[in-house]
Amino acid sequence: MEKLKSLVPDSLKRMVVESTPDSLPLTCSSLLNFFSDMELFHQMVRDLTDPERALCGKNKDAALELKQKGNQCFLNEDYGSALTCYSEALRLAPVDVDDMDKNLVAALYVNRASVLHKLDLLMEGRRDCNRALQISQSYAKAWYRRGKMNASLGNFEDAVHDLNIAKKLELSFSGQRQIESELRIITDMFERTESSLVQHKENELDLLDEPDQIKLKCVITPNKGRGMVAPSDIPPASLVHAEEPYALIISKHCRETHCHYCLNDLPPDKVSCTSCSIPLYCSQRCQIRAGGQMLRNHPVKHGIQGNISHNLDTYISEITLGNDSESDVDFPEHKHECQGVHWPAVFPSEIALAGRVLIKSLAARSPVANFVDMLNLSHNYPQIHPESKLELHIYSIILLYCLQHSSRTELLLNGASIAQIVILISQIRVNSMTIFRMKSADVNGPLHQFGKFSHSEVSLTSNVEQVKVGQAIYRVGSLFNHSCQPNIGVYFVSRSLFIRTTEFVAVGCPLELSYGPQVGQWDCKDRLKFLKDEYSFRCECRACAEVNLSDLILNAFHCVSPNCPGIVLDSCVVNCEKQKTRHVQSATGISTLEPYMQVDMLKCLPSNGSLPIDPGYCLKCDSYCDLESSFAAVNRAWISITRLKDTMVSGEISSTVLTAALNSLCLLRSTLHAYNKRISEVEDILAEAFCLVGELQLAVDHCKTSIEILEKLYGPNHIVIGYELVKLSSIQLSMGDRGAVKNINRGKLSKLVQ
Ligand SMILES: C[S@@+](CC[C@H](N)C(=O)[O-])C[C@H]1O[C@@H](n2cnc3c(N)ncnc32)[C@H](O)[C@@H]1O
Repeated sequence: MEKLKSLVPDSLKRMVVESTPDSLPLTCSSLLNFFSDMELFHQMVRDLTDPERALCGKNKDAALELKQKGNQCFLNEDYGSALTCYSEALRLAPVDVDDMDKNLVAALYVNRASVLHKLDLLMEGRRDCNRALQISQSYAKAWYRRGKMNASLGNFEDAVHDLNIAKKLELSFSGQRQIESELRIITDMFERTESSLVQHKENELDLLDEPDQIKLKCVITPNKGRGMVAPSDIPPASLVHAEEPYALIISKHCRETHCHYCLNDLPPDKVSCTSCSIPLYCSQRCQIRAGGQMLRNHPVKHGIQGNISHNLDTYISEITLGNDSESDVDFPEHKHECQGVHWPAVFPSEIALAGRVLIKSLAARSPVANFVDMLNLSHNYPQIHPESKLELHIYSIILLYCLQHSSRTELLLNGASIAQIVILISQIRVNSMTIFRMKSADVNGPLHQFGKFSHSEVSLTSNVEQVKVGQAIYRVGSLFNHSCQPNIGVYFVSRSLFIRTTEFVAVGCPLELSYGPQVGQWDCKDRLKFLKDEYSFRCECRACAEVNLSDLILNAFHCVSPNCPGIVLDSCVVNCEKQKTRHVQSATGISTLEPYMQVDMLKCLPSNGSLPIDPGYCLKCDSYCDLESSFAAVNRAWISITRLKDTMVSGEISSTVLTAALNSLCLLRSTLHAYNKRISEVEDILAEAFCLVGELQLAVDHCKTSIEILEKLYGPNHIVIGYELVKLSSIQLSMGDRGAVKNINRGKLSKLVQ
């Protein structure tokens, strides 16, 4: 990209930088003419699209090599490595080649099933047997392995069926003898246990029954464009919106750990794309939905010799034909990408996502000229930084060339189509949502990769860390505006977006979520900067326009007068607060904005409503504080807090380090305002540290203090408090403290945690 950018002549660069949405077709056309004569550019497009040069193509020889390696690891009882080798081999194996008279992919599935059996991952292993049988119905070894796994799962009736089929298919006499002896044992167990068929639901999520969804109203707001409002009074925790994505792309760092379609964690029996070697899926269902082929194309007669009862015949068909819902394909979003280098791996996410949006719209027969109208989303093209405009143009041209090669559609290669793609990418920048998931428990590396936790090793505090797993366009979801004090919260189940109210919302009130920053978390200046940088708008939410106590105390210092609860601010905060466009009329006006806070930190406000604030002076008693020495004290304190954090990671917490951190907390308390965010952070760190050294009562005390401060910053019913209550109750539970139940209920009652 840098090379291409550097080759563009200055006059053309200037044209791009100065372009507006109206002049885009002309600018794009000039740039297209420039690149269409350049061999380097065409070379790049060929590298991206030519199946012969493809990085992501299948490779039989490499798959066979990995299979051999897997077999060796299996013999050496190194099952973890065998699993890795077979999974990698499955990624590379072409679907239609044989190895020693057996379909290679089917053979790999059976080998992996044997490993999974050894690792006691029976459901996973049985799924691999099913996959092998869907490719090769008369594969004796697959039926045999399936039977053994069904027996271990207690499904004796199925196990007997499986082994009977295996016996009919097995050609060698010794093999038949072995199956017969296994059959005798299993039949005996079956008769003794009278066990009935155990049905396991796989990959199905029962979502809660919800009352009918509320029909939201979209209105034009005075300063935020369109926005959603409540059509009636809405109670807290109500589901106000649910939606499937229009298009979605997995985050780059999750490509080896999460399903490329549904974004759930990959299981040990992950499935690969049938056409290329890059994407991984949690199930065949996801693989097919993303655009892969079914492993078996036509149902063929199983070819099993001898008498087969009607029941057994039906049984074979059910297993080998798979689940019909697997063919329920919405839109094959990956199909156009597995022709060459696999674009999502090399393009920035927003470009790959634009490709998916475009292809989906083409499939819906929307002419490219109507893209912008069709999505009907706002965009930020005029605000895009001049530096990134050229890159955006070049990516748009490359994307259009690639799509032309791979999807063989009749996309016009001209300035107007490229201009549409530039706008589409600008729409994606403003409207795409980041999909989060709770970080999975097995973050501790390979030891835990099969989910076998030793509970004593798990941290006592619950992990509420979130991971960005993907980026998606939700068409209706994009109409929700941002507020730094949101009244709705977003969460995701797989790819689906859900939005719930986090508080009571009265009829006609805007329903607004947070695009990232929230009051209590960041100060106003940082929130404004983030929203400007990421979304190109100046936040007009109430918290950014009006003085609020949370913004004042978040980074405030302690007043020097003994017993004065007043606030002292530094010049950065003062400057930002002075720029707030609307002012409250009195200190009690602030308390109506934040009724959970006692307004005894400010003196009476003058009649013009502006806050009389100067850096270093207490807002209640006007005492002067030397902020330079306060900053120095905070920096000093932070050194020992950082040391404590380092030792927590290395697991070597000494009493000296803990004592130094406790002294630093005292120093911070005497320097910073009692509700300063940093104090709550340190309380939280100490809670975790005391947990790690087994001093649970001290951990509880620090956790409670942290919660008290956060309640001042966010209000008592914010989800952040819910997370803290989860932490607190998990420590209390491990102490056998009944207070845990009260805290869990508080979280649930206040609709804090989903
Ligand atoms: C995802 S869209 C929301 C829907 C948008 N208002 C529309 O008409 O399509 C995001 C855009 O809405 C506007 N917006 C959302 N929240 C805002 C806020 N708090 N202050 C100002 N503008 C806002 C900005 O123009 C932003 O780029």
